[in-house]
Amino acid sequence: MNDPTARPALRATAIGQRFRGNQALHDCDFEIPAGRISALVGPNGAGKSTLFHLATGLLRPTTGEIRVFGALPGSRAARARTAFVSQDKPLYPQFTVAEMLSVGRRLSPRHWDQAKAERIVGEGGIPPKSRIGTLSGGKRTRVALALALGKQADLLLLDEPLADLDPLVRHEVMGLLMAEAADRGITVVISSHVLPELENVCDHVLLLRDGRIRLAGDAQDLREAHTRLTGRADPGTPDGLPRGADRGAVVHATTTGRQLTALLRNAPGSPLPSGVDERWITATPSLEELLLAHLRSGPRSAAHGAEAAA
Ligand SMILES: Nc1ncnc2c1ncn2[C@@H]1O[C@H](COP(=O)(O)OP(=O)(O)OP(=O)(O)O)[C@@H](O)[C@H]1O
Repeated sequence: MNDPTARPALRATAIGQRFRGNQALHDCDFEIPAGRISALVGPNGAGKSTLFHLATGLLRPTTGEIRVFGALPGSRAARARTAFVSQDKPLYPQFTVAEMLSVGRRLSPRHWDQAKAERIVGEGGIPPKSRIGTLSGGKRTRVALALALGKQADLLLLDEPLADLDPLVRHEVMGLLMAEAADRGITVVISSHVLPELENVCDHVLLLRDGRIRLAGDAQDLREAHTRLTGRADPGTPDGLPRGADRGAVVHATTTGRQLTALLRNAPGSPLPSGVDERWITATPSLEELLLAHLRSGPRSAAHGAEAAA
């Protein structure tokens, strides 16, 4: 079990990142507790890769501070505990798979698990003598994951690792990550645009939009702080929502014909949003529904700032 008093795997305090004229991240505050599997989601250009680069020390934040288990990213202490699989998976194309794994072993001699790295590669049907440059994108991803997991890091940062995998392999890789998290209690931060695959895997969420944190915290708490509402659109209101519903609590609403579907924040201390009566069907949203609604929500909702789980 993880020690609840342990330092968070990642803590960001008011971090901002500016690239020439472009403010990629604004004033981001968040914490990812150790031992969680956290989904980092957001539209293209939201700042997810930038956040990973800050967490690995590849970038220094323009403002604010980020810490990995209390250490500065890029420091020896932080590097020893972190493994990163970046979107472009920079492997040496002229190396064989076996040579690539021996690079991993040399870079992390103290904790390297050769048997695990070989097993991950072997389960993908990748001969150790094949050259990296001849492998398909999915197989290169598997080698990159073998390097990351062989390192036995405490924090695994995965920037869209599933993007070029076929559905069966995606499923296998998710299983591999969950097993690793369960066996060793590691922290995983995984960015993905494939929201259904995060359901039942991630127990923590970080949602970025326009370089700002819009949602952060325990996935279950965040789900339970919202309600999905369905029913006949109220003909007496212009938006079809219940007359007494707090419009400020609406994250997103759509009407199809006479049917209204909406996601609302619950009233403080209540399992339901205010002003919703029994004529409406209410349910706790799935993680995917919650994330989709927040990704679709307009600037008005964004003005509420980051929402954190209680
Ligand atoms: N090295 C850089 N120089 C200039 N601008 C950059 C640089 N890296 C990122 N950006 C900009 O920062 C913003 C955030 O980019 P980032 O790659 O972090 O987004 P992302 O959420 O990972 O996107 P995607 O889902 O498409 O991978 C974008 O506007 C991008 O153009």
